Amino acid sequence: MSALDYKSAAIVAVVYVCSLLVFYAVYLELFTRKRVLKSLPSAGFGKGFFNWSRASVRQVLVAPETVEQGYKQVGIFYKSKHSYMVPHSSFRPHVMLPQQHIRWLSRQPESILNPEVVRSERQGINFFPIKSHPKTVLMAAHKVITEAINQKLDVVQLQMYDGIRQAVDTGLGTDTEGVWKEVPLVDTLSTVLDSAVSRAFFGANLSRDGSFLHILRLFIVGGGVLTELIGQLPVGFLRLLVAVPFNLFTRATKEICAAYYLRPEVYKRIAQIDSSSDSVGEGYDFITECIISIRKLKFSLGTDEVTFVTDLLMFLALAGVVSTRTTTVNTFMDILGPQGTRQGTYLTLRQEAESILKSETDWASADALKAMVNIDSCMRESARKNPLQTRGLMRQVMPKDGVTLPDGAHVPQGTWLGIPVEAIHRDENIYPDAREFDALRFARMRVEGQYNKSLDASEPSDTYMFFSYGRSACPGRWFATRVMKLLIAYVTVHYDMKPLPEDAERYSVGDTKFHHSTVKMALRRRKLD
Ligand code: HEM
Repeated sequence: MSALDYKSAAIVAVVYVCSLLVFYAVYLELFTRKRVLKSLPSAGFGKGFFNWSRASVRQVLVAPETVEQGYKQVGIFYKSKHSYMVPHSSFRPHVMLPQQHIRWLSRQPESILNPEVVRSERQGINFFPIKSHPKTVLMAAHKVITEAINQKLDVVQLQMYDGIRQAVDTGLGTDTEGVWKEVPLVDTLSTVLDSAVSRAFFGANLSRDGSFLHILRLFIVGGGVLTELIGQLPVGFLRLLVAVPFNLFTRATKEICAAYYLRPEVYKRIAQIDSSSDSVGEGYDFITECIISIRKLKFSLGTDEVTFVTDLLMFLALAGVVSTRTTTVNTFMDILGPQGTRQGTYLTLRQEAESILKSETDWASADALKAMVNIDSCMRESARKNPLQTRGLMRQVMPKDGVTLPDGAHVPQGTWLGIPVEAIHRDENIYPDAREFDALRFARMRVEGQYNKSLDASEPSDTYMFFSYGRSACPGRWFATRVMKLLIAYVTVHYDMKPLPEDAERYSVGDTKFHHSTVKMALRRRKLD
């Protein structure tokens, strides 16, 4: 090709790409414009040239602020019982329902308001590399957690404690020479949590295998991007462009985890179960529970048993490990931060744990955990203050004629509805001094001597939706809160920790929250009798 031909080819390519981009930009602008309901109050949409698109792009940086701004405006002008519209970085605007209509929303059948359709798009489930249908895996996950794992939490608490003790001792050290050491807070707690949770998920052997944990972490990063970020990218070709490499990365890490570590373990367990060997499980973990549970399922798995169990375990790890890790890191940041320190939180929690957990058998007692209402309150307060989602309970309107909301507003088929979770958690009318971390807020709400389950960190309400709400509520929440409670008790009893000099920074990209990962924590092991 001559030099002129190259130049012409380059010009054609540039013109082609530019036209594609212009078409894509116009498509996105029209996509949003068509879905904005002018009859509803709104927040975050400006005026002028390409205003719908500009509003959507801005949401990458200001999504929580926009949702809260709408919540407050509607609260002032409509006495807060009205729905409102906000833009979203995906270019698909959302209708936010007021706090008073959460119950209504959560009770609608799937034929009216459907969470599945939203999940496949918003959480990138379509790009997630599993061999069976995602809905089958989700149904099986629900069954395993609710009918097997949750039923046995009391029985296996000792094994959970044992896993946590080993993970903390290894991660934070057991040297009692009285020397303070400084470690990165996020990385250290994440490693401890990953190991403790993996013990319950994958058994003692795999949870001690450094290379397995490393690959699992990579899988969780890839899977996290697919489920958290992809659905927040603009609809259409940009999303596809980013999703494909992450799908390949997640697929590769999943195949390595499965082929070299999980499948051999699953085969071993199946052989043990089939031969009714006494050594099944060698203690408690999800592998054996998954195999036993899926054999009772009444629907087709869509693939062979070993592949299904492996997919299910990887899916559970993705759903459970990161969220438990992030929530624990947030709680420690609050306990050690300036507000937690002013309230003497660390010592209060230690005193409570020491007064209740007096012997090794107490660590295995479900009643002992229930009695630790201060630790529970601290966890619920941190979860209230730092929800992992800006909005939740997202649903798509299904009927052809649309749906009339309880406030009388009519929304057409295809509209996405949800709840402004973070704004509700920060509503001063519901939680006085809502922006503050008040560690014992929920402990004070309890009547002394009476156990009130509804105030537990694991119990959602229409003003506390950290684990979502109603039928959508997280089935793994009792497992997660038990792990966290044991871990906080173990750490406060066995380690001194210095306060953090300032609040650890958290920031959000779209609806997703991140920590500032460079924060250091100073700790030393205590000498206990
Ligand atoms: C602190 C830790 C956790 C948090 C904050 C959390 C939060 C949530 C939330 C908000 C949902 C609803 C998502 C939606 O509606 O789109 C959910 C669903 C789910 N969670 Fe968790 N979760 C945690 C731990 C776990 C653990 C440890 C497991 C597994 C043992 C788990 C398994 C699941 C599953 C399978 C679902 C899907 C349920 C369904 O949609 O039917 N989660 N979680």
